[in-house]
Amino acid sequence: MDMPFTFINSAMSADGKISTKERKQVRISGDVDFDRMDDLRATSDAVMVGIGTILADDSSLTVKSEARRSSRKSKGYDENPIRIVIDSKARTPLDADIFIKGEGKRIIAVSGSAPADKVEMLQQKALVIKTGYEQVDLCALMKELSSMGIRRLMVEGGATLNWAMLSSGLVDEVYSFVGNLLIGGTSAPTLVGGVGFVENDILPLKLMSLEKMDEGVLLKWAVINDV
Ligand SMILES: NC(=O)C1=CN([C@@H]2O[C@H](COP(=O)(O)OP(=O)(O)OC[C@H]3O[C@@H](n4cnc5c(N)ncnc54)[C@H](O)[C@@H]3O)[C@@H](O)[C@H]2O)C=CC1
Ligand SMILES: Nc1nc(O)c(N)c(N[C@@H]2O[C@H](COP(=O)(O)O)[C@@H](O)[C@H]2O)n1
Repeated sequence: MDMPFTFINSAMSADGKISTKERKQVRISGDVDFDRMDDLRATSDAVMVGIGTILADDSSLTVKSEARRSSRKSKGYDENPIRIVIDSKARTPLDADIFIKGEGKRIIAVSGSAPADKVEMLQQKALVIKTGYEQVDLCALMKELSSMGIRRLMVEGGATLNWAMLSSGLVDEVYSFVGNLLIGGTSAPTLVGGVGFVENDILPLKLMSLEKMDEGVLLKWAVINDV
């Protein structure tokens, strides 16, 4: 089965950090980059984040431009792409912005280790897809998303989910805005977290484009998965 075309979009500091060591969201990019991000959301079938990002930022993942929402509507789509949270233990708060803000479908991806009572509550608000035992099985989930008609998937982090997707060979492209600031801190999350690749498995990229944007640079990379 064809997997969805999947890209990561992220903003990082000049030292590769995507937030502070306290997981506080930082405005890394400017208006032009936020507008580009909004366009990517509006032209994707689904947008995915990890539960760490929902707990840290309470992201709504909505399309902010009214014109883009209307354009989606006029083509027969919901105003917002399907919003997906990777949430093995069903920790998504019931009053999270992802449920409150904007119309459209939500998917909470849980694992067999999620408490049944919380799963039942989430089912009132979203489609809950269960894969894996302790953790969400991302490959199985991606196959299920594909069978639902999701062809273009935007992954918006954070560091742990980026790692899990990349190390499972599920990402086609990475778009990284590099901003004009330094955040520092060994424990502050970087673009890719997780346990990291060992020397022989390091993931190669091919530079697709580089563009000066706002006060930073937008880098677009293709992931070379088949080496
Ligand atoms: N600057 C930027 O572009 C962005 C920055 N962020 C920042 O990233 C930080 C959050 O990143 P993280 O703490 O790494 O959390 P995360 O958002 O990557 O979520 C990770 C969590 O997902 C869950 N998970 C479920 N199944 C999994 C699987 N199969 N593999 C891996 N994880 C799985 C685990 O509970 C894991 O702790 C926040 O500080 C946020 O502000 C997040 C998005 C964009
Ligand atoms: N692309 C980008 N640039 C920045 O400078 C950022 N701080 C972030 N952060 C992420 O953007 C998302 C905001 O979503 P909503 O406005 O709530 O829809 C959220 O996931 C942040 O982590 N991104």
